[in-house]
Amino acid sequence: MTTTVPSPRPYLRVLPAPVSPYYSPSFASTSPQSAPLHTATMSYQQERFIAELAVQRASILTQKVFFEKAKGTVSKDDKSPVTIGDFGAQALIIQAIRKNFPNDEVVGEEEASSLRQDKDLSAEIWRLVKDIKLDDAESDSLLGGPLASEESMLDAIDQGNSPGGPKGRIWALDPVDGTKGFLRGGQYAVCLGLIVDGDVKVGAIGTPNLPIDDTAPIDSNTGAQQSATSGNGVLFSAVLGEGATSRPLTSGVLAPSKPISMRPVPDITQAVFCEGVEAAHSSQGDNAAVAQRLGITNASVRLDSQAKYCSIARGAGDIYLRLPVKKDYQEKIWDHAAGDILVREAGGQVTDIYGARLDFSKGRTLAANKGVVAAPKAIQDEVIGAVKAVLKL
Ligand SMILES: Nc1ncnc2c1ncn2[C@@H]1O[C@H](COP(=O)(O)O)[C@@H](O)[C@H]1OP(=O)(O)O
Ligand SMILES: [Mg+2]
Repeated sequence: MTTTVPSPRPYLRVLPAPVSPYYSPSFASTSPQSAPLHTATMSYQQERFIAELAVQRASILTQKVFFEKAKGTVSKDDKSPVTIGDFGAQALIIQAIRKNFPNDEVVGEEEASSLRQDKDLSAEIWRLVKDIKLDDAESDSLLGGPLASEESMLDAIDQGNSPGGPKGRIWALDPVDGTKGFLRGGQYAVCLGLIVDGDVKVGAIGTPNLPIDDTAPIDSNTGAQQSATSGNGVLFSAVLGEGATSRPLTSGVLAPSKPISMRPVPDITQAVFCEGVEAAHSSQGDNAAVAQRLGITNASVRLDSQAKYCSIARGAGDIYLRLPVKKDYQEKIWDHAAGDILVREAGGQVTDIYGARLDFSKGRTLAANKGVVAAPKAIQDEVIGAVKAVLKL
């Protein structure tokens, strides 16, 4: 990692432990304005820290909505908890970005125009958002403290309207990725990635329903047994060239982190592959045909959201297949930016079905790519070979 960071560094306040690869007690300081770190070094430590803290704070909101309103929802009103979680988390995260990096742009999944028409819903979201804070006052104030008003919440949501593109600093934000999993009571993720001049540099993902233990086996029911007190939930992050980590999600100061990496796959027939639960989002038939071609006999692990990227990055699975269902669907950058850097920093490769790297410079979508294939570097070519054979590319 980069060691040329000037002191003081206000950002890296975590529970004391020597395990974080980028934690240093010398970083402790007082004001976030005192060291514009991202101009002093290109190591993106400040961005990583703020992203982690912002995702952690937003995850407090999504967990509240999950346990109070969403889990197992089957009524016609299914959209409402998702809407509340989405808008609320987007407002909180954009506020944190604006506070710390006021010149950066955000490509967020949500926009507030419909919310401005629905005063009752807006008021309901504001009632929730105004009380969400990290229970460490210093960490919370680093993110800007509470939003000032319902109007400032709506303004924050609207600031997710960047068109994206090849130049500048652009955050890709999916406040609740995997909304179907969120409603089903399964996996969902709060995802934030920083793209600089078209290249992902930083990623942070909160997965409130994944087990903390990186070595815990996953299956398609992982997350279904969550309760408000079961204490699960993981915060993943990565910086280009500096590795990937996981740590437990907390409600205050960041917990100590551990490095994570993909596991070696000496025998591809023993690999575990992940895919989405929703058949409309990736072709489960084609995914299965690729697995069969590779000689994989294990059943797929179906998980909603970028929890798939997280799971393979920590070695709880090996391959993520997202083969297209609709030829003309363009994947959204917020569905992949954070996961892409996490897997690559954990020793993996993330490509489209042709084996090309995902191109985050094309605007709000991955217009130059089709589908996603992620695997440890050593086996990626073999997996892509099978994908091309199955899809007759
Ligand atoms: N036809 C499609 N192909 C691939 N992904 C899709 C498709 N339709 C929607 N999605 C996106 O898949 C993401 C969830 O992925 P997963 O199934 O892996 O959990 C959602 O963000 C969703 O976007 P949206 O929220 O706009 O519907
Ligand atoms: Mg999404």
